[in-house]
Amino acid sequence: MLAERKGFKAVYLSGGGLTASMGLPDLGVITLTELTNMVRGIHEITDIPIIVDADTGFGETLSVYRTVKLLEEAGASAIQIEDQVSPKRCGHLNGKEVISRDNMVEKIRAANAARKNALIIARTDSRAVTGMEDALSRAKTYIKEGADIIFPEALTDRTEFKYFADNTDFPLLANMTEFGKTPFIKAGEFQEMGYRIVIFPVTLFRIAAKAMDLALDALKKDGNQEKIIDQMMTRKEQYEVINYDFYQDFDKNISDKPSKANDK
Ligand SMILES: C[C@](O)(C(=O)O)[C@H](CC(=O)O)C(=O)O
Ligand SMILES: [Mg+2]
Repeated sequence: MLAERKGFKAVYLSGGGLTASMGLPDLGVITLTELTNMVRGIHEITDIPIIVDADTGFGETLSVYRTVKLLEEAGASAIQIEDQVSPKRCGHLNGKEVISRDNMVEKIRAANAARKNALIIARTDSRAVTGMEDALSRAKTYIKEGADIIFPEALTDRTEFKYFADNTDFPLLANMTEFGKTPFIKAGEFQEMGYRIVIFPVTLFRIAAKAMDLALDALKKDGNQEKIIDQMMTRKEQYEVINYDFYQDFDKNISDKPSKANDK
């Protein structure tokens, strides 16, 4: 809701963010039902497109088919599937492995067959495993097999991002996560290089988690929240974000409405 109010064009439901918010590692441990429920929840209260991180697709061909079907029904506008082996890990960590190109092609075909209008984002983690040329070549194959957008994961500098964009002619997504392999690059710079989507997948979670941690320190130290009150979203601001008045007025209007039954 906050992102929509600020005029961002889409939201990204991050696997890293979702698992961390549940106190779990980003190692493919959440279930499709948990992810689907979260998509449905976000869809209920926003109107901008939701890009959903579906990790490795929750299994092989038939599971991927069902994953895409359920996520789109829940409100996903774009669904991202990556070519890591299971259990997957954050793409910016060392020691990842990728599945074969053929295996990923099967997943993309299944995803393509399952979707109605949602876009399929194929993420390749191969740059860090089998190198840039394999990443480029996989990207081309994935597009040919039905993916709409390519997410080249964990490129390490501007030169690599530019090289990737210069050697492809399909839509690209750039992952501007922090504490990873990619240096800070601005959205505008990515756009100039040819990237259509830039995600900041875990930024809000990390900021919120740090703020909560500091707030707990303050509570422990001071015995109340007086000193940190200026750092809070006020009750009024928060109610505005969640359209509190709409619900209250709606309820009131319904009960104030004269009953038709009384007319008779
Ligand atoms: C984009 C990503 O898949 C995510 O789950 O948000 C992560 C982000 C991160 O761990 O910082 C990733 O693997 O890059
Ligand atoms: Mg992820």
